[in-house]
Amino acid sequence: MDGPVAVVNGGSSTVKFSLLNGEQRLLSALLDRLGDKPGNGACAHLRDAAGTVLFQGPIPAQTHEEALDWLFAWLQRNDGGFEPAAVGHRVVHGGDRLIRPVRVTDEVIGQIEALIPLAPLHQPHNLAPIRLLATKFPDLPQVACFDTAFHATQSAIEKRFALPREYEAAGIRRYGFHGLSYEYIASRLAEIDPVAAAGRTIVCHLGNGASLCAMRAGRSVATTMSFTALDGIPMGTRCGAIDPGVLLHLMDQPGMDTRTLSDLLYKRSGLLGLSGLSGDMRDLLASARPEAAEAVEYFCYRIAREIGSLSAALGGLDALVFTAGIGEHAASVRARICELSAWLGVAIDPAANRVLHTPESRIHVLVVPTNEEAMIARHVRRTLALPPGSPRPL
Ligand SMILES: Nc1ncnc2c1ncn2[C@@H]1O[C@H](COP(=O)(O)OP(=O)(O)O)[C@@H](O)[C@H]1O
Ligand SMILES: CC(=O)OP(=O)(O)O
Ligand SMILES: [Mg+2]
Repeated sequence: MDGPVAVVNGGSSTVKFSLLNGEQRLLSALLDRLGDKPGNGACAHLRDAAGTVLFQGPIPAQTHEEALDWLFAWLQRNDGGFEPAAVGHRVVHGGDRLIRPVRVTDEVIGQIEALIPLAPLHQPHNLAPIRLLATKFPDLPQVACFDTAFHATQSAIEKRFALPREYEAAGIRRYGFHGLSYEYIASRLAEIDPVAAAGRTIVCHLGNGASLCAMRAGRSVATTMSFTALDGIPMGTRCGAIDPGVLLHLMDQPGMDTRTLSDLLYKRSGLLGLSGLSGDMRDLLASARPEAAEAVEYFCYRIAREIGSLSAALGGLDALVFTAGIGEHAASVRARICELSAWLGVAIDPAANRVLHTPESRIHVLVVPTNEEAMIARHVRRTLALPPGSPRPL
């Protein structure tokens, strides 16, 4: 069984799809604006290995399944079909039992489905392409890789909420997410910076969804997201940590139902809610409106506070790593977070863009681009004992 590995990374409103030979991306597709209000219109963006745009524009689809159907038909027409050796999927929630990548079977599908209530905005969209491919290509091996799995190394005390014990037994505890990104970063640190690889390191995954992970020697010790991908720092449209009393009040006083509350917390809060302008950091940094600057300052401040908290969990700090859309590209955001963390001994050269720390800095500060798709492809090949493909990293 040789050939490329296909990777499907289903988000709440997007599907990211790649065909990888080893770690070389032969084709990548972004299927965007899925599940939006009718009329908003899904669109697709396809690129080849050289980055040349193969397709860009609206597609006749509304749901994740329809968009993937469109993609497979496109591949059939333009790329000689869809014949990967195997497919890997990012699945956001693995719960207590799915703590390593597994080959998809009916039983695994059932276990993933049972976790939908714990990740309502992500899990159904991870399951849909698994089901679709199982029906369309019944002989194609599929591997599910879990965002929560990387955090399985955390201590029992770290994973616990202060609720009566029976709730923990029912699975209500801290899980943590973005694990495939953290695992990829941990694997790269060994090549990039021995101090960050072996020491006490905080990785800031700052994308549209955002979290921080405290690692000791590349293993997760603590993270800001917990039971759901709402907790922790503010995000593009999610509020981050909030006093649960606020939720009780909103349910009680204006009588908000859970659907409206969920919409408020997941889709109308964070940078979007604070700025009243956009949840996209690019828009905020380009805006002259004071609300935009305030939202950015709030984002940096909350992250700096979490860096303090995670440093306590680690018993000190050796390295800070920035990754994902904002972490990789927004130099002014990184600089402000580092400025607020100066008390820890962080000092950077704001003009640098890979190794940021100055010779005087007590903390190493790095930018490491993440690649969840490459991590998933590695897991697929390991799980199915496929040949490694081209070892060339991206
Ligand atoms: N050049 C840039 N400058 C500042 N922010 C950026 C830039 N590019 C992307 N971003 C931010 O990164 C986010 C996307 O991050 P990414 O990690 O790709 O997202 P996702 O969470 O969808 O996987 C955007 O919503 C935007 O806020
Ligand atoms: C878990 C999570 O928040 O994922 P994303 O950043 O893709 O929304
Ligand atoms: Mg992401």
